[in-house]
Amino acid sequence: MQHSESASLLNKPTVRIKIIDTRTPSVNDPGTVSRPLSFTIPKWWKVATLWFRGDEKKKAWTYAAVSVTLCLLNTLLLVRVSYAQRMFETALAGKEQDDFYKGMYQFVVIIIVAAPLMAIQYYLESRLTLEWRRWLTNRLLMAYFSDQTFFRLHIQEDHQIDNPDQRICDDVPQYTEGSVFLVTALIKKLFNCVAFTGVLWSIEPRMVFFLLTYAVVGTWLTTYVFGGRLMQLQYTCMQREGDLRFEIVRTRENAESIAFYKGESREASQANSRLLRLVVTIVRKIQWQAGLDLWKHVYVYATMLLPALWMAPKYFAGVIEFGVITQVGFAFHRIEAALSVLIMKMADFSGLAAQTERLEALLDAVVHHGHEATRIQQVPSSRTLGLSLEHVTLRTPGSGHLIAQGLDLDLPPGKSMLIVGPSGCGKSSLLRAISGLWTSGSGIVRCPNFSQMLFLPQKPFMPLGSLRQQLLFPSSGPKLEWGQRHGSQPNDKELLALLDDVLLSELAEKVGGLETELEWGHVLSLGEQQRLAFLRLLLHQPALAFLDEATGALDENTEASLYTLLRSSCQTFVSVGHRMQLIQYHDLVLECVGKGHWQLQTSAEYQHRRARR
Ligand SMILES: Nc1ncnc2c1ncn2[C@@H]1O[C@H](COP(=O)(O)OP(=O)(O)OP(=O)(O)O)[C@@H](O)[C@H]1O
Repeated sequence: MQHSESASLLNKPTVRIKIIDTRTPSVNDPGTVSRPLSFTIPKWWKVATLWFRGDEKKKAWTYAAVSVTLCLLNTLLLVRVSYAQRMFETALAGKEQDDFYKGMYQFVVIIIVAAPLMAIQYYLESRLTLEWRRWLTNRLLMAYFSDQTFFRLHIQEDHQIDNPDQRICDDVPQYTEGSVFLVTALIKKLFNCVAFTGVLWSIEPRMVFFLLTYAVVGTWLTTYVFGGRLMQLQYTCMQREGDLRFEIVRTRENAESIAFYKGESREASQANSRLLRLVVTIVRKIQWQAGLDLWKHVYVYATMLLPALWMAPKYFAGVIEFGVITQVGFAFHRIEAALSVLIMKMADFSGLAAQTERLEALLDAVVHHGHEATRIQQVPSSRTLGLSLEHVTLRTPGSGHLIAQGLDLDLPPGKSMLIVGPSGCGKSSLLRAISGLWTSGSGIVRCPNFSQMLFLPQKPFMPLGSLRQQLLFPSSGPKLEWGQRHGSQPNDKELLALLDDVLLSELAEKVGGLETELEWGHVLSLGEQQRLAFLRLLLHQPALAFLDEATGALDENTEASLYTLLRSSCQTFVSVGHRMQLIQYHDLVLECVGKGHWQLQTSAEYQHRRARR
């Protein structure tokens, strides 16, 4: 029964799916730029050396040194294998029993030594990859969350950095894994090349020249024809994977709104279009990889019998022993594999190049602090308790739409101000500028230290965690880290009393206590979330509070009682709101009068003017 249900779900989509867009990438898409692979090497080096020059460089170099040593031992063992093989094959052909068993014995000894060495090498390379990944992910996360970079990337005008989450979670492990795999492969091949060139040179030097020419021409052709193209396709694939995942996450985040609008078929079409764009890119990648595979086989099989063909006349003339033919073949193919590493692993190299491009761009973006010629300057100070704006000109990011032109205002401590104006005139944007989120423009904002200010947006943020953690937010521990009550530890009684104050007296009991963990953003109504956010304000008692339509979802009576409470616990605050009843709780009104101009007046003046109008 279950099986047939799931089968029917797979066979019959319950929403009608219309394909919206299966465009091929635009020319501005960074993934469409096909570049030579060599272009990426300095970028790879830049990202790779971060760990090797950072605070864990000792650990990094130790892992790397041990791995390289093991690669060297591995190669030496292989050289020994080639001699042991030569010995027992010659003994076999000449029916010399003693030499045959001697060769066998050497072989067994080599295997006994090699087996644990290979296991240790695998373990060390895996640890090296993991440690590197941990360090790099941690650095990126720190940079992403510091200085509100996550917000800056989000509003970035040209949206250069697609899917930063995917870059951190997927590209970093693939980059470190790919780098360790390819670098150790290169080192092994280099050692093999040196060691077996010695062997081959001592027997047939002309064969070494032939191999060198063959590999150089082959590598150049492969890189020229396949390298850049495969890298570009890998890049686009990653981008498309991220876009598809983002669409599904976006649907989950907005599940209720989409369900109300019955917008599922549009969202499904959108997701399906993204899937199709991904599939189109993957098909192209498979086609190019198939071409590369064909070329690799031609390249390898063309020289398969060459060592035997080359050496056979000497063997028939009795100049060399039988075992020499096998040893030459062994050495020839080892050197060929070493010199052709770029050809054989072209798909891996191009994948690593794509991951490098994405990580390097992210690293650049997270350490980059905007290149506006002039910026609004933030001057937070523990001595400032009010707020002052000195000649602030503010523009929206990207479009540069003017929000405020040369705005001067002074909000002394103990005073409150209401920002009013038509929808879209820039009330919330002013708060964004004061908090330092938007910096496009000029002028100076003087305010208290950030730990003395609290911003309440219209849609409060509900972090994962218990009810207690919701109440204590933005403080993360049991002791308050923000506001006037910095360092104090509110007890349960106090928290329950505050819940009572914000008219959420039954909440703790209803959900099963302060330690209950729920998806708070989904289980609480917007009005309940706003009251809970108000509680945070009453609890922390910041020197300066900002409320951006923070009571917009509440009825007028509840709003009035919350503002009455606010006036008793927080002296200086700035609100954004549309309801006229808010005026009575504020001393000043900042009104948007259009074209970037704002007028500051007392509440009484504002009401008087409104009445006249
Ligand atoms: N991330 C953004 N990038 C560019 N422009 C933006 C961005 N966010 C908002 N804007 C624009 O800035 C202008 C001011 O927006 P803002 O949210 O400050 O208006 P508001 O006065 O608070 O509106 P409302 O009363 O409807 O909440 C609007 O024209 C809006 O389209």
